[in-house]
Amino acid sequence: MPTKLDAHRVADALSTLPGWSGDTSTIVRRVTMDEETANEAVEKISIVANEMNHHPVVDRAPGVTIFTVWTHSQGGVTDLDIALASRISDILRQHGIADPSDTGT
Ligand SMILES: C[C@H](O)[C@H](O)[C@H]1CNC2=NC(N)=NC(=O)C2=N1
Repeated sequence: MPTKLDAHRVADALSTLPGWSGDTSTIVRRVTMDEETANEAVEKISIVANEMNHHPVVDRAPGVTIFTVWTHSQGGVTDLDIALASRISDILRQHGIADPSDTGT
């Protein structure tokens, strides 16, 4: 059973996850991408989430996709969420969505 991370641990983890923000309740990444890219990335993310039995909440509007992650059973952020966020960022990178800190040079 995963345990909730305290504020210090969440902040530490977020420092290793460019583009993610949040607190002990939820962590969130907002991504600007076109609909086709979003369809492909969200499909791949849902496969990984099913494998992990751990799922992001995905909110979509035209041109914008928002991933919100927390452990529902624990009512907050756990190691599992950090692992899922990292996998989401990997998949986004595979679909051409760079980490926000990347300058592209
Ligand atoms: C029954 C099943 O294991 C649970 O509902 C899983 C599924 N996916 C989940 N996803 C997330 N993000 N948090 C959970 O607590 C969770 N629980």
